[in-house]
Parts: sequence; structure tokens; C-alpha cells
Amino acid sequence: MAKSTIIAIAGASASGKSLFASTVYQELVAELGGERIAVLAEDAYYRDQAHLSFEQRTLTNYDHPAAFEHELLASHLQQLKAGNSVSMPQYCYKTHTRKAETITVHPAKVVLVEGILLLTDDKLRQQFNITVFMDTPLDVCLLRRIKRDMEDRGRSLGSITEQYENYVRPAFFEFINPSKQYADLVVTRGGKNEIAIDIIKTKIRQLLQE
Ligand SMILES: Nc1ncnc2c1ncn2[C@@H]1O[C@H](COP(=O)(O)OP(=O)(O)O)[C@@H](O)[C@H]1O
Ligand SMILES: Nc1ccn([C@@H]2O[C@H](COP(=O)(O)O)[C@@H](O)[C@H]2O)c(=O)n1
Repeated sequence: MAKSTIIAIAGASASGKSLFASTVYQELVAELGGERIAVLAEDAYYRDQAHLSFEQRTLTNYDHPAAFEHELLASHLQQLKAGNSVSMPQYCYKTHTRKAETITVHPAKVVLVEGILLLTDDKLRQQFNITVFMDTPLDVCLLRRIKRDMEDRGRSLGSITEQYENYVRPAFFEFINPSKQYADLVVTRGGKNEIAIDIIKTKIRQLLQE
């Protein structure tokens, strides 16, 4: 396989990273077919916590780089670039650990990867060819996170606000926002910014023709 291009999409929790990545992916798959584009999520690389009790897992700081197995993600990106398939873990936000099953990701000409702390890690940054930062106001992110976490991740309003004050907001200022400096493209207005989606799609079409 010809050299892969890795496109990283970073930004705050609920800033629209997954929506942006999945919109680009789905629209291009509808147009070109899926075998030359792959999508990975940094969240899939949260450390396995099967050895901890549920109570212990609720105490983890999921917004700190130490919560992620970034070495495994970096090695998977390297494997994909080398033309090998990888077994991407699957993560469950309700149990706070990995599922038993993995997903096989095949090598692709373009690999999209999205996650909060991608641009904070030097080894990961070395793998990225194009970097995008979703610059959505934090109050907008919080409102979207509350709705999503209550509807999809089985959380109470109390647990969301406590986690937000203790971990999510501090990590945004300590790690996520400073990593914006590493972005090639800063996207405002979230995962539905059609011009930004179009720019990335145009770049990917160009890469697929090379
Ligand atoms: N521009 C937007 N307008 C309205 N809702 C949005 C927009 N961008 C994202 N959302 C919604 O906000 C929530 C969080 O978006 P998501 O893409 O999952 O964020 P992230 O992956 O950054 O955590 C989702 O329910 C998504 O549909
Ligand atoms: N068990 C977990 C694991 C992660 N989180 C939160 O998820 C956020 C990152 O995912 P996004 O889709 O929002 O980018 C991060 O801010 C963690 O706080 C969690 O709540 N529980």
C-alpha cells in the first residue's frame, strides 16, 4: 500500500470531534467507497481497568494523559502506515473499561483519528500528517456534554458536574487548549462546520488520487 496520511482531530470533550470525523468519513465513503479510509478513536485506547472494581474505576481522572495507552495508539498508527491491520480496542463508558471484543482496522490511504489529548503527545504528533483542532466555546461543549452523558453514557447530572469541575475543565486549560498550537487547521462552530468539512474532504480526495 502507498504511504498513509494520518489526520488527527483534537479539541475539548463534546467539541464536535466525532461528528466532524464521522461526517467526513460517511460523505467520502458514499462518494468513493470505504476501503481507502479508516477512522480510529483515542477513547478506544483508554487503559483497560478490568482489574479494578467499579467503585475504583469511578475515581480515575479520564482527562489526564495517564488514563490513555497512547503507546498502543502510536504503535497501531505505525502498523497501519506499514500496511498491517490492527485490533483496535473497544471502550465502554458505562463500565469505565474496555470490552472483550476488538475491531479489526485495515490499513488505508487516509486514517482519521479523533480525541481530546492527541496533540499533547509528542510520539503521537510524530505520526500525524495533518492536525485539526475543534475550537468550540467551552460553555457550548458543557451543554452538549451534559445532554450526551445523560442520554448515551448513563450519567447523572450530579456526577457530570462533579467530574467536570474536578477533572474536565482543569484538563482543558492544562493540556487541551495549549495543544491548539500544534494544529494546522482550527475549526470554529463545531462538528457541523460545512466549509471545514469540505476543506478536509477536498484534501482527502487529492491524497486518494496521488
Ligand atoms: N455544530 C453542532 N451543532 C449541534 N450539535 C453538535 C454540533 N457539533 C456537535 N454536536 C453534538 O454535540 C454532541 C457532542 O459532539 P461529539 O462530536 O460527540 O463531540 P466530541 O467527539 O468532541 O466529544 C453530539 O451529540 C453532537 O451531535
Ligand atoms: N470512563 C470514562 C472515560 C472517559 N470519560 C470522558 O470522556 C471524555 C472524552 O471523550 P469525548 O468523546 O467527550 O471526547 C473525557 O473528557 C472524559 O472525561 C468519561 O466520562 N468516563
